Amino acid sequence: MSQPLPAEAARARALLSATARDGRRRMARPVLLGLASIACGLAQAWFMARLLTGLLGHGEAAWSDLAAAGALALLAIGLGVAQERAQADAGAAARAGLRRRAFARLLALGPSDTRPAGERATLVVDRIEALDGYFARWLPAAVLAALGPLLIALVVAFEDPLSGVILLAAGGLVPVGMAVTGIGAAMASRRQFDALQALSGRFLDRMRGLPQIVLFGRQESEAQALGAAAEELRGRTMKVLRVAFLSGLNLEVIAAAVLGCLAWRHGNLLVGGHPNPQAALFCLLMVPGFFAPLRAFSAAYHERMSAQGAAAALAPLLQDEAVPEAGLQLAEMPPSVVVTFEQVGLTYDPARGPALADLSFRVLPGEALVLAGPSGSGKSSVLRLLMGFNRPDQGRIALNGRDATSLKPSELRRLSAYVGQKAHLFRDTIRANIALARPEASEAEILAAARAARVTDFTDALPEGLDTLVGEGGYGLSGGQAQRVAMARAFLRNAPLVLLDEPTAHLDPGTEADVLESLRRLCAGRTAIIATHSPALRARFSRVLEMEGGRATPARLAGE
Ligand SMILES: Nc1ncnc2c1ncn2[C@@H]1O[C@H](COP(=O)(O)OP(=O)(O)OP(=O)(O)O)[C@@H](O)[C@H]1O
Repeated sequence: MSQPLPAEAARARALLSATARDGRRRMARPVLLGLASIACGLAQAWFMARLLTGLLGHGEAAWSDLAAAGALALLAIGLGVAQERAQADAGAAARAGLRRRAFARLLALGPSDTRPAGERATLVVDRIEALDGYFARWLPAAVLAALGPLLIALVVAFEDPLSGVILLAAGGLVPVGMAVTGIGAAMASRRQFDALQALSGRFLDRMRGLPQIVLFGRQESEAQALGAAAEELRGRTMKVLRVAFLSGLNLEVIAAAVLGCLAWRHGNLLVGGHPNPQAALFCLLMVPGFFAPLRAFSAAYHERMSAQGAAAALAPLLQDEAVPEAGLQLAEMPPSVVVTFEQVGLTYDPARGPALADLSFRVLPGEALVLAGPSGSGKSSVLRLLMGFNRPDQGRIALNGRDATSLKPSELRRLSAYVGQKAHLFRDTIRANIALARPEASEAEILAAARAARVTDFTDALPEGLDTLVGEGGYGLSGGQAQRVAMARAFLRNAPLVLLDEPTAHLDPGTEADVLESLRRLCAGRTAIIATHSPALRARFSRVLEMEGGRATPARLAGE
C-alpha cells in the first residue's frame, strides 16, 4: 500500500468515525478530565499571580495563596493521571472492539480469503495496534486543543483584553503551521507503515518456513534480507520522528513569540506604573498553559496519519461484516445426504480458465466416491464447493434434491466432516484438539471418537493420555498420529457427509494402511467424497471419478 486512494481514505475516515461514535462515552471522559485540569491550571495561576504580586511589594503575600496554589498543583497532577488512565482505557476498548470484529470477519471468510497469512496477522495485530494513538491520544487532544486554549484566552481577555487577543491570534496560527508539516507527516507515516507491514509479513513467512531455510543453508542470506527490511523501517521511522520534531519546533517558535509580545505589552505598562500587576502576571503565567493542549495536539498529530493508513487497510475487511450471511438455515440436521452435481462449472480466475466444467455425478448415502486425477484437475475444488467456500458459477449442486447454494455457507459446513492432507493441531491437549469439532460433546463422546480413529492406540502409552499437550503444528506427534486426531474430529462431528482431501498424502504405506482402516469406518453409512492420488486409497473404494482439466473422464468412471 502506498497512499490511500480517495475512496479508501473516505472508507478509512468512516471506520474511524464509526468506532469513535461507538465509544463516545468512554472517549468523553479524558476530555472532561482535561478540561477540569485546565480549569485547575487557571485557578493555580491566579493564586500564583496574587502571591508574586505580594512578593514584588504590590500587596500582601499570604500563606493561604501559596497553600491554595500547592493544593491546586496536586489536584492537577491527580487529574492528569486520571486523564492518562481514561485515555488508555478508551484506546484499549476501541482496539479490543475492532480486533474482535476483524478476527470474526477473518474467521467468517475462512479459506476464501486470499490474503497471505502474514498480511492477515498484520491486519489483526499491527494495524489495529496503530489505531490506539488515534483513540487514546489524538481524539482527546484534538477536542482539548480547540476548547482549552479558547477557555484560557477568554479568561485572560477578561483580565486584559489585548493579551487575550494576542493569545487568540497565536492559537489561530498554530493549525496553519501544523497543516504544512502535517502533509509531510502523513506521507512519512504511510511509508513507515508499508515498511512495517513488509517486515512483519516477511518475518512471519520465514519463521513458518524456518526448517526449510536451515535445510538449504539460507540463514545468512535470509538474515541479510531481514536486516535490509529492518533498516528500511528504521530509516522511515526516523523520518516520521524528524517531521514530528519539526512540527513541535514550529509550535515552540509561536509560543516564544507570544511570550515576547506579552512581556512587551506588560513591560510597557510597568514603565508607567502598571494599573493591575496581578493581571499582568496572570497573563504571563498562563502562556505555557495556553500552549500545553496545542503541544499535546501537535504530539498526537502523526497518530491521526498513522491511524488513517491503518484504517484504510482495515476498512475493506470490515466493510462487508454488516451484511448478514445470505441463505437459508437447516430446519434440522438430515440423517443422510444425497449429493448431486449437475454440469457444475467453477472459474476462480477468468484469465486461467475454468477450474471445473460440466461436472456431473451423484453420491448416495453409504457410498464413497473417489475423485482421482492429476494435480490441478479440480478435485479439491469439488470439496471447496461442498464446504461453501466457493459457489458454482454454472450448473447446480443439490443436497437431497435441494439447491445447496440456497443454504448459508456455514449451514452447508454443518453437514460435513472434513479431513485434509495435513491436520492442523493447535497448541493444546489432544482431547481439546479433538473437541474442536464439537465443543459441546461429552467426555464419553470424545473418548468414543478417539477410539474409533485409533487415537487411543498411541495415547494409552503416553503418561498423560489424551491430556498430552501438543505444540503448534502438532509438534510431538507423527504425521500418521496427527491424521488420526483429525479423523477423531470427523468421527466426533458425526455429520452425514464426509469430505476427504488426500487424507493419506504424507503417510508411509504401513501407516496409510492403518489410517485407511479408520477412514473406511468413518465413511461407512455416510456419503463420502474423497480426493486422492493414492492407489491404496483408490483400491479401497469401488467408485472412482477420474478427472482432468476440471472435467470428468467418463470412460473411466466406474460404478455410475
Ligand atoms: N483460490 C484459487 N484461485 C485461483 N485458482 C485456483 C484457486 N484454487 C485452485 N485454483 C486452480 O484451480 C485448478 C484446480 O485446482 P484444485 O486445487 O481443485 O486441483 P486438485 O486436483 O485438487 O490439485 P491437487 O491434486 O494438486 O490438490 C488449478 O488449476 C488451480 O491452480
